[in-house]
Amino acid sequence: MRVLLHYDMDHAEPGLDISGCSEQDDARFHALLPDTEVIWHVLRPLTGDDMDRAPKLKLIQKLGTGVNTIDLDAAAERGIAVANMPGRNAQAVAETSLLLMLAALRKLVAFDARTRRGEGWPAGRSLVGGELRGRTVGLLGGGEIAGLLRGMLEAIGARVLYTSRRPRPDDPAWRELDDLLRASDVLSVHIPLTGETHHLLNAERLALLPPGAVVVNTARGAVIDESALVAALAAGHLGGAGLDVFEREPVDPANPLLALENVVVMPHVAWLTGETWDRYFEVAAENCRRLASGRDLLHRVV
Ligand SMILES: O=C(O)C(=O)CO
Repeated sequence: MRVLLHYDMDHAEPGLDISGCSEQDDARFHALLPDTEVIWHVLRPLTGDDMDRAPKLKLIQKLGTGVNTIDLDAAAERGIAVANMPGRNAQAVAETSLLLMLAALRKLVAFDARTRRGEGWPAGRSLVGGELRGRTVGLLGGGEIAGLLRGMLEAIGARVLYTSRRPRPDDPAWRELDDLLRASDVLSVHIPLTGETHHLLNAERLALLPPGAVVVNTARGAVIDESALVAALAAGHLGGAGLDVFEREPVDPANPLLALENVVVMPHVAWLTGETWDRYFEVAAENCRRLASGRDLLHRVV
């Protein structure tokens, strides 16, 4: 079975003929498509035009959870199956969310820069960090990543509240979105990007956060209106942000968020651990075996 691993990486699995292809190398991608039966997809948008170049394509396997970068209607129209693998990167993403919270609260970017400039301790209270213990952390989302993160945060001594699409009035930690925002010293985003969640955190909602609040996003950039986020950070209403995702990726070096010292950034790699790759390949290879033998796919979405 001919598999195109759409990532700059070599990988071998018994019975599979796997070609790695950088997401930046469209010429190689297009040259490989005519013989490709399965695409192992990471994040570069996959369009109906790409699918038309791949007449043998039977399965688009997302390595990860979010399928917003795949044209699902185009796949359905062409009879191409799409599957994802929810939860396989949840531990890595939850740990990265904690990392970004701590990095923003402890002003890591500013201290890193000071250290490299050979500067000593900052004067007075000009640059003072905050602790997670005792702070209220609001989780936007009630799925597996939010659940893992909640355990980590409670172990540190933070108070954790969350909101989810389905109300859970029996859970004392559950809040309506606006109430969650009003209570959150730190807000962390863990929901998919859909028509409903696009710019869910707009200027009005960001204004509900308490002054000095920190916003963390390891989900999808466009859940937050990025210009409203820049304005809230620049105006000093927000104390900082930790961002692994952006409205446009790869992030534009001119993006104003990158110029702010109270913002810590990563290039959509919250998922990127060796353990995650092992779990990804396990599911992806299993789905190829299922496809070959005509069995039901794991986590089929189309
Ligand atoms: O799981 C996801 O959706 C990711 O963003 C990482 O691939």
